[in-house]
Amino acid sequence: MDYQSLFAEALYQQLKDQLKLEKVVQLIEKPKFDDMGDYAFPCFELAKIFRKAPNQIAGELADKLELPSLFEKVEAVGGYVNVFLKQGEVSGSVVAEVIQEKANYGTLHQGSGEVITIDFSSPNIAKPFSMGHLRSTVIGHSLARIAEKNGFEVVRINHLGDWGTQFGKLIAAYKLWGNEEKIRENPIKELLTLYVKFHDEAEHDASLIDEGRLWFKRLEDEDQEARELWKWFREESLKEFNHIYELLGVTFDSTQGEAFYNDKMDRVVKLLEDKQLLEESEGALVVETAEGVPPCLIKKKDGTTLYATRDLAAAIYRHETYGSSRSLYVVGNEQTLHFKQLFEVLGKMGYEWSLGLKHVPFGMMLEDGKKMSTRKGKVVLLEEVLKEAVSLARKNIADKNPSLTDKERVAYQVGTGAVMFHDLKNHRLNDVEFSLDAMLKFEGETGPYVQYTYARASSILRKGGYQESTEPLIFDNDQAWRVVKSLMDFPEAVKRAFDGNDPSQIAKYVLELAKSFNQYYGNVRILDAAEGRQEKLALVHAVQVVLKEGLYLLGVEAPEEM
Ligand SMILES: NC(=[NH2+])NCCC[C@H](N)C(=O)O
Repeated sequence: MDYQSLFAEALYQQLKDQLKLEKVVQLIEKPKFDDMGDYAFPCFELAKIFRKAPNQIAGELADKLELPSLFEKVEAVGGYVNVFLKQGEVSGSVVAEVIQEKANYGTLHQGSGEVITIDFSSPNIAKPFSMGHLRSTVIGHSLARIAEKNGFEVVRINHLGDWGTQFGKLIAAYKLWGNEEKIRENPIKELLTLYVKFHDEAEHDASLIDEGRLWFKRLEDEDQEARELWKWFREESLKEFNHIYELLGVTFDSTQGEAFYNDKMDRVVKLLEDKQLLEESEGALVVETAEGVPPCLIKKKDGTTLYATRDLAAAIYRHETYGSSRSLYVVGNEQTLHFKQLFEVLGKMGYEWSLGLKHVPFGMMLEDGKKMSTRKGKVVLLEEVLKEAVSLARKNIADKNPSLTDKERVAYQVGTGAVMFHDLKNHRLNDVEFSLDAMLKFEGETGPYVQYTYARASSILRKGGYQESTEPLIFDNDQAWRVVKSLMDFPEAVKRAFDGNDPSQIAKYVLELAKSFNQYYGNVRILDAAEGRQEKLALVHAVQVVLKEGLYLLGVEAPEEM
């Protein structure tokens, strides 16, 4: 039950002539201090309309308000109408609701089955999976789950960077210096070495550039040898990427990368032509965009297409194939201009659905305050980083809980969970400082802290021999109230996270719930309570349910023991 809406409705009955219901809802606040009520309605904006002092308006409203019976009292203080819920009864009904609905608690239906495509991860073949791709993967994976929780049907798309002139260079390099065995052993490292060598050598041997161009031309013309090498590089790279996805528990509905759109490009160019949007500029074909935005390059002088052309084809294909009304592109900040151009060109083509496309940018991963990426000659391989996190988690377990069964699995859950949570706990536009030590702490604002709280709740339930029951729950202890209020906040966090494409709303929420629960745990003897034992255990169970679901939305697993 949504008590805030009940309050809004009661206020609206009194203010119909002055305010719209949405406005009333918008104005309602949740006071920070308990003595100011559970919800408060400020009357300052009404002062002008009524030509009265806010305090007087609040007093009159408080007198007239007809509140449902779950409200205990109403007060007018300092220009606010403050209302108080009946803590015992509301606690009983909230806890019962969570336990009944389980993972469905907080599920919203605002999407009602509408399809949304989410383009995320999208690493480049034959190149290392970068920190930026990790951020995209983690954020996109979470946004997909958040969208489902909000009632959308999600299509997860990995738009692999598997086409472009660099593949011509790579094939040329392989023909000159490649070693099949080595590539099979360590595909990305080897392919990258070849690619780097190609660039180094090309600096004093310009013929190499022509050689690369030639191979790319062959590739585009479907020359068999070129195609087969390309396919092989792609498969080997994907195998390595899949290790990372497995580690993180990430899946996709489609891994159709850029190459998939090769045969769909002529149509795009034709459409642009028909709509008379193409213009010539220094031999290339472009579409003009709004003032201040450079024109969007569609075809190069030599007739080859570009990243943007493939994205145009992809957007149209996705809309036609999936019937999506919205699409998110989870891609770093630095591609803002690209997406601006893309969306604008689609708009100019007359596609109304282009209004539903959204770039979801994010900041950088930093190490000691500097961009963390492919350093000169030295690559931070992401899989190694993740394995390092897992091995630190393994050490932690060995120190803290050596008798744990299932150690290896928990180490994975904690290690990868820590990395993901660390990424998601701040707003995505912020840069993230990468520090495994900070991530893996069991205290403070970390994934392991929330996981640990979940494990603690699970352990209490096991020790307490908790049994679910349908008997009404009667709470008489106000210690539980903060926890209950936190439970009540979950659906709103789910909505905010979706509306703002912002998983940090969920991360902050689970931290808050974990904190209020740990405080409760510190103050209340749960297991040796003579009275209200079932209520206390039921509260723990409700916390357990919501922590697990919150972590799920972040892509983080919840171990029963750790
Ligand atoms: N539809 C898209 N453009 N998705 C993002 C692709 C990201 C690109 N492969 C890169 O690593 O920069």
